[in-house]
Amino acid sequence: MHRLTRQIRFSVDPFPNGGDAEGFNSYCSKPAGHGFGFFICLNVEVEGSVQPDTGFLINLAEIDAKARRVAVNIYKKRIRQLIAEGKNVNLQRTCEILRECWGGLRSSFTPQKLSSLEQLVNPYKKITISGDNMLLYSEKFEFAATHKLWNDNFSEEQNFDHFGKCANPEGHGHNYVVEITAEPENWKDFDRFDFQKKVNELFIDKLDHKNLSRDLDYYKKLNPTVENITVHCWNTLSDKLKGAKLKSVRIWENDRAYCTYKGEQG
Ligand SMILES: Nc1nc2c(c(=O)[nH]1)N=C([C@H](O)[C@H](O)COP(=O)(O)OP(=O)(O)OP(=O)(O)O)CN2
Repeated sequence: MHRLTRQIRFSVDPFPNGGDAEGFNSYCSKPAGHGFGFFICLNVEVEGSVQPDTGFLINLAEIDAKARRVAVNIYKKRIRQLIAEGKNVNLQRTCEILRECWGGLRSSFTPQKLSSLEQLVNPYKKITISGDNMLLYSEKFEFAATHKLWNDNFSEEQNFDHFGKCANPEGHGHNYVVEITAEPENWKDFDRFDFQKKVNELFIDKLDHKNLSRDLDYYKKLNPTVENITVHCWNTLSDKLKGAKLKSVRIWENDRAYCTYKGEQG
């Protein structure tokens, strides 16, 4: 089973007077919009088997066309309606729009299957809807820290064999990016500022600008690898989010390496 994702990018002008500016660049945004409007990035994930004759699960152009046909119209209609009524496009309403897109697209990809739709609310937060109609909220945070990878039970030579330059005595630093994904019990009352406060106070602030190997008891007998930091984050937050269930923690050590943890059952 493969999963293939296409990101569709489009803009919605909240006020339709002047017509929709379509443009010719779907890499940037199509419709292009007149200037500074609602810019929507929707990740459309389809699962299925790869056909031996083409090497395609499904042609990306087909995902793109089908998703645009349904989603662009729904976003246009719903955003304009909300603006006309003087209402914010808040998270709950964004979920409703996403649900409508999900309903409109769900049966469009047979014999393949639409497996998730992910809307970037901005580059650092997103809402995801998947097979079981589950809606998840994800937000990114960051911290900077130094660490050294070392095992006291190894000789110096063994340490350098295992950890290479990461065993350097003075340590080295990373700007870590942490993505927390949770399932709110109720989107209307989901307190995302409490969510942010908890993640910052309980986890980010404890690690930010620290030497993880030296300053944190948690790592006295444990290497601060990205794997262990991800579990540390999960264990710290798993029962602490108000009105939301923690679903996944993903930590990037740099833009080429990240680790995802979804608890022991995940
Ligand atoms: N499984 C893991 N392997 C490594 C981890 C880790 O947390 N888990 N961490 C490191 C080091 O922290 C290191 O800084 C990152 O290693 P690496 O990507 O190899 O280093 P660079 O970014 O400098 O990449 P180069 O290819 O060496 O330029 C190592 N392994």
